[in-house]
Amino acid sequence: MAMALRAASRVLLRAGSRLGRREAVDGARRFANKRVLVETEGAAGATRIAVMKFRNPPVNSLSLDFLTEFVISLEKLENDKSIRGVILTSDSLKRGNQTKVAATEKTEEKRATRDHGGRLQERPGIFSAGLDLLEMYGRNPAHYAEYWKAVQELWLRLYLSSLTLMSAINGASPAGGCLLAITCDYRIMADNPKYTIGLNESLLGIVAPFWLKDNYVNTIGHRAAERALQLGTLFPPAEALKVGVVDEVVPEDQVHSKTLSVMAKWLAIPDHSRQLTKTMMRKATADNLIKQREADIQNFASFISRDSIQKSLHMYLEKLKHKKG
Ligand SMILES: CCC/C=C/C(=O)SCCNC(=O)CCNC(=O)[C@H](O)C(C)(C)COP(=O)([O-])OP(=O)([O-])OC[C@H]1O[C@@H](n2cnc3c(N)ncnc32)[C@H](O)[C@@H]1OP(=O)([O-])[O-]
Repeated sequence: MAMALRAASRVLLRAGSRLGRREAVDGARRFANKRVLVETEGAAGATRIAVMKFRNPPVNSLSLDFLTEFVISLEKLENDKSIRGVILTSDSLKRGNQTKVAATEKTEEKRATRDHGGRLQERPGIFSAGLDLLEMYGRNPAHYAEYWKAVQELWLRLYLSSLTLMSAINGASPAGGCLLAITCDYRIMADNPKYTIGLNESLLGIVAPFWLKDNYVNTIGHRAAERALQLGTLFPPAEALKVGVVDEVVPEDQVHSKTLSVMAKWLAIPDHSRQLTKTMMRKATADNLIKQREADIQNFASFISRDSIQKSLHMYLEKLKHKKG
């Protein structure tokens, strides 16, 4: 398993260095790729916490580039012995902090065009819109296979991370956004009824993979997961709390401070015993994917290539476009 993860990581690292996007280094306290900003909190030499902020405008979708940069950043944190806890959150609340992006990739070209002037607008109130639909629509099977491998890698890395992971959910969190959250050890969501979280794949005409389903079952229980997966339920905060998709709901302006204070409690537990316990709880679920990764990739690539599925995705994308009126 470790070998498989290391090999996949080397592929991602090579891709990452090709991207060559590192743009800010401030000692050991802050580093950034184009789409993920990492800030560390705590005195040098002491235990520190890192905050990984997603900033992939407009909706923090999990594009292939985002996945690559995310995994590289996470690996960097895993290798930094002074870091014991990581908070995942969206940078999108920072209005006006827009990123000038050269419109080189196909998906970004489309967005930059829509956004007259080449600036991609970050939308507030979005944790992550989930998998990038443009990576799954109108491409070829080889691309779908490459994309799915990166999605699997993200999930494995997060699910098996030895770090204490928490999500500070400051916005909508459908499907892949919910994936990010439920791999964490603890989830705190902003109390804003406009924000919803859940695995809504069935509404798009697609199906959550078995390993994500297992993660969901482990989080909210079999019956609740069975119902929520079939209906593609997106829970507003109070319901998400009730069903157990999130662990706490707090006023929006307290999400970060609350997450820090919960993190401090978790970090009071000795690492070795907490990590061994986490592995004991999660290993079997992760191993189910590890032993059939290639089959899962082929299955996804052939499923998503089907005409009927492409048609469903097309309709969903159209619906998203037209909802704006
Ligand atoms: C691993 C397991 C399987 C997981 C599967 C998934 O995750 S499947 C994914 C499941 N995810 C969902 O079902 C979430 C679908 N998205 C939403 O529900 C809403 O966009 C929102 C609530 C996230 C934000 O609402 P809002 O009113 O603030 O924003 P807006 O709606 O106006 O969108 C702005 C622009 O972004 C575009 N775009 C949006 N999402 C995606 C995407 N995922 N990808 C690519 N693009 C996306 C949208 O088309 C629009 O483009 P346009 O027209 O400017 O060219």
